[in-house]
Amino acid sequence: MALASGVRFAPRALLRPWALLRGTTLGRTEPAAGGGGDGARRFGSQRVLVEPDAASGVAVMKLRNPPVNALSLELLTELVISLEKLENDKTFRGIILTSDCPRVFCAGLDLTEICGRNPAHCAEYWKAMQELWLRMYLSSLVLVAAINGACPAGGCIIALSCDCRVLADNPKYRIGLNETLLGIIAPFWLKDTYVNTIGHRASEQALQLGSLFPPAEALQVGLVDQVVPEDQVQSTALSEMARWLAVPDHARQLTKNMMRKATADRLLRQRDADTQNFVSFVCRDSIQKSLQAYLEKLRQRKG
Ligand SMILES: CC/C=C\C/C=C\C/C=C\CCC/C=C/C(=O)SCCNC(=O)CCNC(=O)[C@H](O)C(C)(C)COP(=O)(O)OP(=O)(O)OC[C@H]1O[C@@H](n2cnc3c(N)ncnc32)[C@H](O)[C@@H]1OP(=O)(O)O
Repeated sequence: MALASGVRFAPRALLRPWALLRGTTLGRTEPAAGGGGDGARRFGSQRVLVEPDAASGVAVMKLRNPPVNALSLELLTELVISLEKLENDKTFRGIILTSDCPRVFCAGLDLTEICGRNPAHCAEYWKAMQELWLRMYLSSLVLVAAINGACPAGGCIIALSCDCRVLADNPKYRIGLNETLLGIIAPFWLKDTYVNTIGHRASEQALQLGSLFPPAEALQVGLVDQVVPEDQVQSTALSEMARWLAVPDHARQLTKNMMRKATADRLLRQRDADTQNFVSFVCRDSIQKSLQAYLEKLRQRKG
């Protein structure tokens, strides 16, 4: 998205996300329940519901990939497209990102995308993950995460790439990077994002231990900015948004860029190597075995 200074803020898509979406409903516009004018029209896709409010310049973007909003390739792609659509529409200055699935904000990487898949698929998948993170982390819009459910691993990545996080006060809604407990390792750009948010020592502990923080601890460590009763998450996210939108866009955007560019540039410089690392790592027999065992455990603990 172009800034007033002419600086291009978010990297252009290196993917061709549209190719994935043939036959989906992306881009369809429908009236919101009880809505009338343009400001109340919804758009979105199968897995991302966008409720734009032109009057306030704020859109609510809901993840709806049941049962747990696992980040499938399709969901990643649809998120990038929806974000780009809002960024290109000068009406919008902010997005509230939340979940349409009960009790889960986002379960992280869709493990079925990297279990038993060939290296080419894993590479395509990881590039889509990088793309979403880059776009969100550098977005010129204000992004507020209204975290209304569990938020592990890749879910936490999504939340961390927002400007502000509001978490519902429910002990089951834990947030953090639990990768080590699955036998995998957070990539450097995710580690950098963690350090930028909660500091070096807290990240060192939390990453090694694979900590998932319940709300009070997440607040204490600085992983989220507010913890509120579940029925106040949306309204609090809106109040936070108002606070951020009270700042002139150009000053806030340039400051955001100043704070985040070095972290994003590090990935941009090493994107291919990062993809190769990911693919060779997750395709190892030992890693495949532990991911399969983890998925199996998730499936069995149901009911
Ligand atoms: C040398 C190395 C160099 C470089 C390293 C390079 C790369 C590093 C490699 C990787 C880094 C990746 C970074 C990110 C990682 C991730 O995100 S991994 C995913 C981690 N996610 C989790 O651990 C969460 C797992 N899920 C849960 O804990 C729970 O499901 C929940 C708390 C989110 C919700 O609980 P419930 O509401 O009780 O739901 P269920 O548990 O019953 O689940 C319903 C259904 O969904 C399936 N499922 C859950 N999570 C996932 C998932 N992440 N992917 C795919 N599927 C998932 C679950 O199996 C159930 O399925 P069914 O039984 O209904 O078929």
